[in-house]
Amino acid sequence: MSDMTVKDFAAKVGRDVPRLLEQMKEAGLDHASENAVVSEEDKHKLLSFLKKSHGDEDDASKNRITLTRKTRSRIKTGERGKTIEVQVRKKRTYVKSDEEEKPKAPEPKHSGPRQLVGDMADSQQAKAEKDVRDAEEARVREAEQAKVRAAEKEAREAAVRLATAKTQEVPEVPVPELDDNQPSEEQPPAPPKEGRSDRRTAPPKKTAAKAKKGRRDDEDRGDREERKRGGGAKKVKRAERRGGRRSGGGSQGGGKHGFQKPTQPIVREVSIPESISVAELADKMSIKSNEVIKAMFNMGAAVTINQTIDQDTAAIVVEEMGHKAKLVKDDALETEMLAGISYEGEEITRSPVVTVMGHVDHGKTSLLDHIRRAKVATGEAGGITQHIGAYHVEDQHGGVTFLDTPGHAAFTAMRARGAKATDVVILVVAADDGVMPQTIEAIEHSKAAEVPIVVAVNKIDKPGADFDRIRNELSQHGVISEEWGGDTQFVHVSAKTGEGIEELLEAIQLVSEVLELKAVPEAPGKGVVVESRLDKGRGPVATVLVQNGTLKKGDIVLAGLHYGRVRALTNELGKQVAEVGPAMPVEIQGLDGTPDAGDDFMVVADERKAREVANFRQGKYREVRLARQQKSKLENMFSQMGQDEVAKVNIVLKADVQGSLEAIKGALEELSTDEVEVAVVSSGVGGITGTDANLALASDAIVVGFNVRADVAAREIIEREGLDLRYYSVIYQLIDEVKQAMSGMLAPEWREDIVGIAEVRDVFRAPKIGAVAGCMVVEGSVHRNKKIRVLRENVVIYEGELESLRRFKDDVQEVRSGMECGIGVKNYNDVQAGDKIEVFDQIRVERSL
Ligand SMILES: Nc1nc2c(ncn2[C@@H]2O[C@H](COP(=O)(O)OP(=O)(O)OP(=O)(O)O)[C@@H](O)[C@H]2O)c(=O)[nH]1
Repeated sequence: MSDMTVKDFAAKVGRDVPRLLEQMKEAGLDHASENAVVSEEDKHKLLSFLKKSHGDEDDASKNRITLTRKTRSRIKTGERGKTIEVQVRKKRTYVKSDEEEKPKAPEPKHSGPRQLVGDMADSQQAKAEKDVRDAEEARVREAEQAKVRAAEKEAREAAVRLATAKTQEVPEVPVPELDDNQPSEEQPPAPPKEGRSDRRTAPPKKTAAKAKKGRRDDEDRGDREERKRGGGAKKVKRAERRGGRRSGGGSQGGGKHGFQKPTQPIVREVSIPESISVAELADKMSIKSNEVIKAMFNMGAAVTINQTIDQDTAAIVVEEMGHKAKLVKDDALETEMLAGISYEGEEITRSPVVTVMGHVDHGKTSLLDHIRRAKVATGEAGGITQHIGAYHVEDQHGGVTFLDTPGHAAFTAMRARGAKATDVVILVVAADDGVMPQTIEAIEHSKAAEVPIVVAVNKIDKPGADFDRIRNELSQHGVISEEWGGDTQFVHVSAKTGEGIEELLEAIQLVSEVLELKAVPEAPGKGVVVESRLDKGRGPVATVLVQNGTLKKGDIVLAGLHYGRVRALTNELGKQVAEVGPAMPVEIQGLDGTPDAGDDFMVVADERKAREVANFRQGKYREVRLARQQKSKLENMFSQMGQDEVAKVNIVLKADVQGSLEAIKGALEELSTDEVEVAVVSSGVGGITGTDANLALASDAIVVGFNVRADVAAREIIEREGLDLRYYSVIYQLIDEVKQAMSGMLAPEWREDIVGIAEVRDVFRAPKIGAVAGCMVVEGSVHRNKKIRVLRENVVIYEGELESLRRFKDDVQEVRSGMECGIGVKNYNDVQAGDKIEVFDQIRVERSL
């Protein structure tokens, strides 16, 4: 080809001259005017520059043609004359193969971007390429028509389905955008409206515009698809349909239809604790919270995202959403942790653990002290023993461990926590005093705990002992001596002289042999907390009784609500030890708090788990206490009977005098029917003590005070543990209330509310007005017009009204806590210093079960 001017060249390639000159300049050519001559070489230089500037250096893509087509058509569905608009979009990239190219484009050096080739190549080449393009376009048109036909067919099918689903509306069918080489046939039916399974086959309510937007969103949705599948079978199907439609995209390529085969729904195993929040539940199923809220709403429950639902409800929701529910107990962690501890190994016989009980002043402390002095200190320098709540003595039979807190309080406190620390009870009865109320109480406690008794008849050094009387009295309470054909050993001892102590220890060994007490020393230590306190220098210190295994320094211990690593082990002689075996008491340091007496302790392997369990227990403690509060109410006790098959109602009864005690006890026990047994688990004369409260706690009993009141310790336990405490002053009212509750006839009740307590500090006598009690109001407030009772040693001695209430010289209506006042009791002059004046209200309470 001969050389031409810039002007000619511009005319040939269809560019204006200035633009061409500019491009030539950029290409490094120095043509300045339209008459400048352009050689073949210049043309090639310009061509390669332009190719470069279009980023087309890649040989593989230089023969690519991209075609974009969009066709719209309308088809009649034949159903009620409705029309459906079908839009087919198509973007196709054509790549020329070498075979095609060679004959038609013999000069590969001229191949380039399509438009440039057209511009720059000679007319022959341009013509060849045009042919190729035309041929390709014809093929594309043909393919498009085929697709339109397929789309129409599909739309018709959708319309038929629509008619089947009996819906009124025939919407426009959105046609998805087709990428690359994907044909448009096999349009799936429109997606169902979300959340409604009965509309699964119904066409969408979306408009075409919305549908387009939906398609754009599809990519984002793709990421969420997995989660959506988790949303139950319905959603899975929906998701799959969407996925199927969308997946016509490039993943499969090759011009084949890319319908993605539906995958199986992902069925998760969702572990559900005893209570779970909606948000947590959704999280566990890997779905959004509002999916759960929606599902629950459809099931008839309106919940909020933070609402806690119970395990059963959560399980239904999980099943409904197509997953598997796995119910997990809250204490699963604890159970799992405990299950991981092995207590297997070679068993050895362990020493018995003994508690000493008996009436006041019968010699419990003296006996314990004597044994300790005589035995513990043997061979120990100094022989000074520490009080740590328990001690161990060695004898020729293998030793005995004594719980060193005499009395019933410690025993019941432990039992209240379900701990069985004691193997044998020594019942101390003073030979010169015989069986007394607390002796009987001790028998009741031992029997309730099913612990065998050894009777120590004490003070035999004193004159006036009548052993037969003691045997006789005890036999009336079911403690029958071996000599009399029973199974209880009676040993005569003197805590003062030490007489009979050896025999007592032997008797204990005998009983323990029968019990066959065993332990595995090589197992990790476990046992019970005997007592604990906060030591100023050492922090929390707890005495524990190792019941099985061995407790070592450095062990991680879980004790009740607390845990920690054992920093030091101190025995009853104040000596640090490295480890302690079964049936041995020891003081431990290192816990993060003070566990309660009776709490269990155990050595665990994992400190983190121990902390988790301790934290869990602390949270649970509150719940349990609240639950118990409800359960132990008299009303609830009877109402629960049907459900829980509670056939027994336990009552701890305290009264002011023996006469009324017997009468009430008899009357209550007579209330028992075939279905319901009323059992007075403990009864006694005098105020309600901490021991009574603990016993009530241990035996799920109601505490009933007849003309007696609870002392501070008892009130503290009752309040803390949510026990039901009832005061009465009329026998028939007490009996009636229990009877009514039993028969379910709960008449309106008059309940007493104690509004204030004043302590009598001094009594003044005035000739005209009689006795005036100088008082300090210690609780609540004292009111002039309310009813009062006078209490002496927590026992009611008078009930009546106030004659006068004064502060200094003024008559007042009310005196508040912390203030002094003068009280005159109407018609009662026997008030003494130390008495308490209790002011109360009577309130009518409507009852409901
Ligand atoms: N003669 C004699 N006196 C004894 C004997 N045992 C205890 N006593 C005395 O009885 C009194 C009460 O003894 P404690 O050991 O304090 O009795 P307790 O049962 O522990 O009493 P509380 O702790 O109040 O429940 C003390 O003065 C003892 O000295 C004994 O065997 N013989």
